[in-house]
Amino acid sequence: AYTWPSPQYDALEGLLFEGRRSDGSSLSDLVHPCRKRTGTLASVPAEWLRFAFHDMATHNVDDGTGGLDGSIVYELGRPENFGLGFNQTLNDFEAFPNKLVSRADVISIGAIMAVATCGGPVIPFRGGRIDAWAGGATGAPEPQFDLPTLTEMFRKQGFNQAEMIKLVACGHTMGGVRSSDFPQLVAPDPNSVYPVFDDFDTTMAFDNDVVTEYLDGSTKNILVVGTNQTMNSDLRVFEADGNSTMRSLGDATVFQSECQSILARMLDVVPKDVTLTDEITLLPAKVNAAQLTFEKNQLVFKSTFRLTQPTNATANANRNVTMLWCDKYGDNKNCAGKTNTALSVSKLAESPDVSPVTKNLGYSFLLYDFVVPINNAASISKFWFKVDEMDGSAATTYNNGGSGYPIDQDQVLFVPMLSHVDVVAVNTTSPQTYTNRYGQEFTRIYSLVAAVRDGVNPSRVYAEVSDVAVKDFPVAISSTIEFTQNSTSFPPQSGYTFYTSKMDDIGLQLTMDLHAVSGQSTYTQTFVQTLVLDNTPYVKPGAVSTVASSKSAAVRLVGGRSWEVWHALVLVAFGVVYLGESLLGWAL
Ligand code: HEM
Repeated sequence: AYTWPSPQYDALEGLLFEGRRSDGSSLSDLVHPCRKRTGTLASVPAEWLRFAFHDMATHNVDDGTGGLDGSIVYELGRPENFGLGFNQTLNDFEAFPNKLVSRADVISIGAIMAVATCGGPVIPFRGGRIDAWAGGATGAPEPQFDLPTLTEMFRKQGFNQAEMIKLVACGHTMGGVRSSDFPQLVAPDPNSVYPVFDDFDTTMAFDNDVVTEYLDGSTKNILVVGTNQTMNSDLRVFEADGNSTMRSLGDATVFQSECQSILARMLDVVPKDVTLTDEITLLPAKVNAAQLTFEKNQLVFKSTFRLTQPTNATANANRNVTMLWCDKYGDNKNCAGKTNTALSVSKLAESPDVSPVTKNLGYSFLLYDFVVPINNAASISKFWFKVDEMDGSAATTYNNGGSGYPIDQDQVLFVPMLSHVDVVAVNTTSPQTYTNRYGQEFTRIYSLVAAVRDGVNPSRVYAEVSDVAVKDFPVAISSTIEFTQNSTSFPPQSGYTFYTSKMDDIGLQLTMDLHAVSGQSTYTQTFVQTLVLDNTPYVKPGAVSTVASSKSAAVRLVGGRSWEVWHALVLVAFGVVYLGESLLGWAL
């Protein structure tokens, strides 16, 4: 079962179901709703699905090499990868990979969004693909190939004849052939700067029109009815088994479910040394952006609690969402005597369009933001949430399966609001002239601030930094940066001393694992994001109250009875059905 934190699961789940990075930059907005590109009017979802197929197509079942590994970004010059659509897709994906979400995972998520947004099935997603940093073997089919060649290519990818037919039908339900890529098939329009598209079927949607139009003879699919028979690869594939697979796909429901399973298999074709995660499913309740940090000279704890909201029902406007937490030090350590509580400082109802995948599952999100001041002498050890519909029903407690959501350390903290990034154009007349080796247009110069708790006396504060979101993916940025104490710029406060570091980065999404070494111990903040720094919108911490902890209350005697029994009796006396929350979650 899922427990928080699971950094990779959390990151993959976030991109798939929220459709965007943590700073709001949206991947799904590029493709949803079943979008056409400005200018060329190319189908973005068609381009994304073809991109995934061509990346996968280099797999070789005989030796286990190749597969969905992002190698396609180095293979775009090959005849088998003709097409402007590929370059635009590469551009679409550039900003999204990071240390936990590989480029190949982004390509898979992109294909899943593409199918979902055009009315196709929700393809199950597993993550953990590992990126290649060089081109691999060839393997993507071309329309002039004969049937034995095509059949052998699909066998090498791991698919038999019927599966080949399904894959081609499920792929060629979107998009078409364009004059710029195949002028021998589609005549260009001399009066237009844009290519002419010859669509595979009459709809842009992910439906079985490509099949039914083929079966009833009305198809205009140029790879079926083109006058140049050498190029009729769809015809050769579709009739390879006497049309029996195509006839089965003539049923719309069968088409959707066959495409769901064959495309899931296609996306899971990876080199043999890669182990994929279990399926990444939508978390009904999720903790996002939990962070202990400093904001405006105040130690704060922030988090966003995300609940799913069925799109066919109205959200309860009276609902109260409370965050509860325990001190880490002092008299009330681990909620010995009291529990801290705060209501959310803001609530946001997300558009159902947040990700086409979530939308197709019938959900959108409600986000409850919490920012609370933390007294450094007490700190925080764990937190959890209580959702009260305020309708007389028992409140629901979300506590990470019973133990609460842990704050595993408060010794070293990243401080986004004191950190800063300058984006410097390369080769301009800007006062600072930066050059980088990879022909990138921009360099980001980061000034990063960490806070170290007094008493740690670190022998070293450093971060392992990573950025793979680099234009055209020439390299992965991966290095170690040292932090030095900087009490001049940032005087110590609230029991913490500040450390700073600088680094240049040519990528778009720097992340770090921040460490403080103290004797035999190393304290770590894992997968710290730097997408929002001193431009973080400031939200004033909410009011905190404290209540007697249920654990201690349970042994307190009231009128000879244990408090807990008394509490239950009172509720029964008022006619309330007492369902009993978990011990941690309730308080009078
Ligand atoms: C026999 C195997 C295949 C051949 C010979 C083939 C060939 C082609 C050709 C020539 C195009 C036109 C590309 C352009 O004009 O830029 C195309 C487009 C496309 N192919 Fe395939 N394909 C095959 C299999 C597949 C499979 C298995 C999938 C996915 C599951 C797929 C997905 C697509 C998509 C979505 C497009 C439309 C792209 C767009 O409109 O931008 N193809 N294919």
